[in-house]
Amino acid sequence: MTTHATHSTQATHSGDVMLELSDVTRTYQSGNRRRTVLKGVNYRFEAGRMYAVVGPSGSGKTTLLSLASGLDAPSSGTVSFQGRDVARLGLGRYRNQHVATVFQSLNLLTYMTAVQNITSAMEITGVKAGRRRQRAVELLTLLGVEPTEHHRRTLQLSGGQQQRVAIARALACEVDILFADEPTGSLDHETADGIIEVFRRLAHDDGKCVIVVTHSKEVAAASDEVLHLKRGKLTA
Ligand SMILES: Nc1ncnc2c1ncn2[C@@H]1O[C@H](COP(=O)(O)OP(=O)(O)OP(=O)(O)O)[C@@H](O)[C@H]1O
Repeated sequence: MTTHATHSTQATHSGDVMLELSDVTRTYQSGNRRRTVLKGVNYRFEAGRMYAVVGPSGSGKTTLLSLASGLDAPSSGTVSFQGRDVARLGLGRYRNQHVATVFQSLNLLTYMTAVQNITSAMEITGVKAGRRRQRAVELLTLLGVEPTEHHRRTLQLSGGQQQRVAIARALACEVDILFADEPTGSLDHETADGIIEVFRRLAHDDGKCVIVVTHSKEVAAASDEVLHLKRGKLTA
């Protein structure tokens, strides 16, 4: 069983630097109060590896994910994808073509079916029309979503089923970097183990870079590297 992600723009090999954070700082201002959540974060993430980012609640894990995935821009410092500053590449282009994110809030289009959620995301990232539907079904099946649920609107699915649809949608996009924020949160142990295995294969077999924010000891133990975010710094 392969996750078959092959849509990257530049051939990468395991060990190549996929994503680099250089002196990344993020300060939030609310009213008169300024708070610097990330204080000069430096890290190189490689192709072919799975990373877990751990840290106490409020330490800035989601902030880090937002910056690394191009959803937000750092207050200072740079985020580079395959050696190119994503601010120059364009955050929208970076997000659409090179990364996929499984958000904590999932962000499914609840009026669409499971399959439609996935095929519409594939359309945005440029996956060929002819293979979208079949691929969506394959991934939903891989993640244990029953065929009877494939064509139900996601509003009608359980939390765990919705989480699996969101993960299938991210895998379907065939991008270089997969980010996931607490992807196993609403899943039972068995399903969570299956998802962890899918992520590991995506990194090890398909050469992708997988970065997971997690409080789960199992996800951390299954990762190649565990990074700790504490007092605004990221350390291995
Ligand atoms: N848009 C924002 N404006 C102002 N403050 C923010 C914003 N986003 C996050 N913060 C603050 O930044 C800090 C880090 O938040 P973040 O969500 O990144 O932490 P986290 O480690 O992901 O937390 P958790 O594990 O609870 O999800 C918190 O104090 C939060 O209140």
